[in-house]
Amino acid sequence: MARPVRVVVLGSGSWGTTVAGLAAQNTPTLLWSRNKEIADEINIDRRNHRYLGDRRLPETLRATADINEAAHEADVLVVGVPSYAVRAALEPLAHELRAWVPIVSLTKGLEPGTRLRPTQVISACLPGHPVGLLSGPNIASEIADGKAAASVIAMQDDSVGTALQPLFASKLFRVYRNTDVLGCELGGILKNIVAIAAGMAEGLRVGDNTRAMVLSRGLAEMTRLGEAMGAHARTFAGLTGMGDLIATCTSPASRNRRLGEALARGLSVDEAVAELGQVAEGVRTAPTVMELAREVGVEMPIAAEVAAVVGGHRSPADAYRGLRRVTPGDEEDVV
Ligand SMILES: NC(=O)C1=CN([C@@H]2O[C@H](COP(=O)(O)OP(=O)(O)OC[C@H]3O[C@@H](n4cnc5c(N)ncnc54)[C@H](O)[C@@H]3O)[C@@H](O)[C@H]2O)C=CC1
Ligand SMILES: O=C(CO)COP(=O)(O)O
Repeated sequence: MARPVRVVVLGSGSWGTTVAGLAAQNTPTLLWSRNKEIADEINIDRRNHRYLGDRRLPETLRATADINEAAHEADVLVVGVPSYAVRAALEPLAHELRAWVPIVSLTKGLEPGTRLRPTQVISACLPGHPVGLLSGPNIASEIADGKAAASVIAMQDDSVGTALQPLFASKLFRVYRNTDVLGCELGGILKNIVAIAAGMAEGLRVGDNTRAMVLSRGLAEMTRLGEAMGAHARTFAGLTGMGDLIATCTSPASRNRRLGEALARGLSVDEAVAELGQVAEGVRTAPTVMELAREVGVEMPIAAEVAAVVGGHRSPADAYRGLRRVTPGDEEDVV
């Protein structure tokens, strides 16, 4: 009988730990943490208190702080660290991973400096591997609580996506497939910026109509950039686009939304990030996305205002005043 596929997850933050818990219910799974205390806590107490509070992790989940053990164990590698850390986390794995091992990114941000998407950073660090992602409206704490959700495995080669689907799926976690890797990845990255705008809207009490406008026009500018870069417009209407946008902009648990609320309360960006204690990818991604938008000649007024606020050049109230100055054009004119 063939031995089961072994999944290795890099990164023991809230989402890496949650996804490792999902996989551990289906197949042997090892979670790598750079922090030995967290690895020990998971192995002994079945908890990751720093990131998931008292939630209990499956008995079958193992953790390690040994990157070589992680490299040698992996039949499938899942990358669950923030965008600024993907390259550093993968460097020790070059030449250690078996050549055919597929790599699944969970990361929803652009690499600062290079402007690369996580799957591009992964391909640069570990060339030749099939690379894709798992993305969707997936607030970690809800999934760790066992609440039902859906996600998407995006892989260019659908046969690889089909093989990966059952490793993460359960009755409560529905996993769809998509071959538009670019569109799915951009959806997860771009919605974080709109979620900061939605959080600022919440904090400024601008009203439900304004919030709905920000979500719909936010989706329009996400789609506009995606199409200009070669993604399918319809991908942005799915789980990884509109689905994730709705979850992140409306959930009080979203870190990006919470950061926007903190900025509206008058905190500086540094103070808001420190108060959060977890990653809010939209902070670093907003200015980088504006560079991409300028390069491909696409207007992104909401992202531009968020980039100005996180860059310290504008207050949240001024950003909302700025949005009122945008001249409305043809609503369907997304390109
Ligand atoms: N938390 C969530 O609900 C979801 C998060 N994501 C995405 O997943 C990615 C990871 O997010 P979270 O787990 O939420 O972040 P987190 O802030 O909860 O944890 C980040 C983890 O990365 C580790 N890390 C940071 N730098 C590292 C390095 N150089 N080497 C190794 N490990 C390092 C930290 O020690 C920590 O364990 C982000 O891109 C986020 O946007 C995606 C879907 C849901
Ligand atoms: O990507 C997420 C939900 O799908 C998590 O969003 P936050 O990083 O804003 O918490």
